Amino acid sequence: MTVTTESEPLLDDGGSRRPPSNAERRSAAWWADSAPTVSNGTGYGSVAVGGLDKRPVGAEDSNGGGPGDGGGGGNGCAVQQAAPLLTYTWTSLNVFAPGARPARAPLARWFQRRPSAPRKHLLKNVSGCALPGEVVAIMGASGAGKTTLLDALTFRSDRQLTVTGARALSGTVVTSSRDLAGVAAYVQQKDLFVGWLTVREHLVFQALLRMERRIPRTQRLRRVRQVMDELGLTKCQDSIIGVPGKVKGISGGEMKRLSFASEVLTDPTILLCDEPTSGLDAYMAQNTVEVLSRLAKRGKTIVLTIHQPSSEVFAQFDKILLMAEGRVAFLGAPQEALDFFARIGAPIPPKYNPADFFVQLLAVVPTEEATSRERIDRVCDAYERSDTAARNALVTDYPTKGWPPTAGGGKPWLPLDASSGTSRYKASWGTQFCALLWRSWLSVRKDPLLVRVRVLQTAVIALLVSVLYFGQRMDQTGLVNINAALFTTITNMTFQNVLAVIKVFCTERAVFKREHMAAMYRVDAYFLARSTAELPIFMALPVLYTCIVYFAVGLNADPLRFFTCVAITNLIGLVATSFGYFISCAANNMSTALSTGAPAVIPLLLYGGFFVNLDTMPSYFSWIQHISWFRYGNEALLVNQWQDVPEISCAGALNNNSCIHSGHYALQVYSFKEGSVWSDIGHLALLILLFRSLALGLLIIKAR
Ligand SMILES: Nc1ncnc2c1ncn2[C@@H]1O[C@H](COP(=O)(O)OP(=O)(O)OP(=O)(O)O)[C@@H](O)[C@H]1O
Repeated sequence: MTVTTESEPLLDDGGSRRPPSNAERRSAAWWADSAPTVSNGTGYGSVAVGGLDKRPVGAEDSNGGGPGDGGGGGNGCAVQQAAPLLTYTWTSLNVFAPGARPARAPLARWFQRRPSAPRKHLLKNVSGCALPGEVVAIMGASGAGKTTLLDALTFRSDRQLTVTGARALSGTVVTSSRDLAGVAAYVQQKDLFVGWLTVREHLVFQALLRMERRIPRTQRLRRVRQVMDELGLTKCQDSIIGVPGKVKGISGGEMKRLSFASEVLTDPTILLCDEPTSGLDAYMAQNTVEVLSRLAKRGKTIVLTIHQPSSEVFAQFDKILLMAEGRVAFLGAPQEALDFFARIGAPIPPKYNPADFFVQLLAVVPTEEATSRERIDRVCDAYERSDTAARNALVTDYPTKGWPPTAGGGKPWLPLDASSGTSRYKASWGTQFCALLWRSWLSVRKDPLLVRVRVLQTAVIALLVSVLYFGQRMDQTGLVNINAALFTTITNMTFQNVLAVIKVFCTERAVFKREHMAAMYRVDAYFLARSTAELPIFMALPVLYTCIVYFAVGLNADPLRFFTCVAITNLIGLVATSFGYFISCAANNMSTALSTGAPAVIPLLLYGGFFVNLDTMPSYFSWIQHISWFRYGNEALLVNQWQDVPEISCAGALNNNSCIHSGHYALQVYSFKEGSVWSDIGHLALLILLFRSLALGLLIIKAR
């Protein structure tokens, strides 16, 4: 379609901005046009949500109900009864990005002063509001500033951006995401889950960590059932969510609804959603917006960004906020938008999807940038002068300028509950740990990569080593082969565990980051629970490996030596696992972790004492041997194997001089000390603590 607006007036919206009359100011019915009335479910009286809250403006003194009066309700959930209705306003939001600095020659970097790059103005005086009972859709062409605005509203703007302006909840200015934590939820564009859980398991986990401490477990489970019913998830409650590329789970639409379900469990008053329909087909998109509409009808304040909704989806919005080039082009009811654009000379052609029309009208066409920008400015200027903008300003200016005295002196909305958002975590440390342990255990148990594949992998490698070194005798050849078999054990334990940890831990990192940011749990609770859940499998595999290899190779027949060997391989496996955690936490993503993990192991491996005698290694690298589990593991295994072996046959030796004729002599060749098994075991235990502490420290730093 060609938008024939350039030649049109596109200026006059029927008069300059007219200050609203006192009667208008008092009238909550302004908003009733654009916001549906919600049922009296929360005990605030029976005024339409079209008013700023459920009480009429100026009714503060009438004591007509409040959060504590407990009236209404009827949904059987204490969480819902306590939820107030909140209006979210944002006033004169400006967002600046540092300007890109011109590239300079390397030497010029030292001698020239850095030119001050002009800042990029991403959001320009953006004001708006979302009232209880409304679905407010932020729309605009690509690059219009939708995501920048939503990020600013959720206090998740990029660190390098400067954000100015006020954001307020029912008139109380909020300054950080912590202020929003108790009342607002953010549904992000990308659905992130631990895919091995079922829908129900996921929601139970969320309920355990997101709902208030005082709420008993039975009530949490009831709430999970209720939310599943509300969002149509009951029929797939026992289906696995799914892991992309590994296991097919629930559909995209169900996943999106599960994202909503996770957020609405706590009955947040405000729901902010980034592109909730992206990646969904038309039916699913409509279905998703219907869900949001239903939530709004229950008194929620809903703000979402959307790129180009279909007519059906568009029809479900109560208010639209059109963005163009970082400015507000319109904020109001969809019908008002149609009137506004008709008034300024850009009427919507009949049978045309209004959303498509607005987006095209307000887009910067690459070949006509100047004309497009001029058109956008004219629309935005016309909106700023419009009655609609003046009415909106009364609400959006309140937090900074105060409510106009003519409004009757009363506050137009309920004050924020002072306690909301003060506590960062809803659950105690113990509850966090138990819930995380439960979830981690479920995913460890269900993930075939972690259990079945690894058991198979261990058994196959153990059999291979067994075949290769089968039935060694106590002679010179047997000595070399046994030592090689023991070192192969350490190498296998190391690479298998380091890679397994990196793959699993890094995969879950995005989920961890999101959930930790949503203040669901502390980093230490997560780390301890995750590593504890994996402990049984990481301890069982070395036992399996040793049981196969030990007897097949014909190692020391003393039962005590066998159990000591099992304990040592177990410790080696755990050090490697801890090193895997350390690398995973140090790297920013899985590919970096995988590409640095293996090379980082090599120096430690060289200091294992197998390939070269430790006494001949360069002294300036000697510190490496103190953190090499290869060294402690190799020494412990060899001492355990050879100590007290009185005689080794010289068969296979080149001559009598090269014959290693006793266990004592065999250990001397490697510079290993007899009786050092316990000190090596102690060192291995210390390395486990060291690498895990470093990993936890790094995770805490990165989580900030
Ligand atoms: N951190 C940043 N630094 C510099 N410019 C940025 C930054 N973030 C966003 N921008 C710019 O701000 C403008 C608005 O970006 P934003 O992502 O908000 O657009 P959008 O409306 O969400 O677009 P889309 O629908 O394509 O996601 C774009 O021109 C973008 O390049």
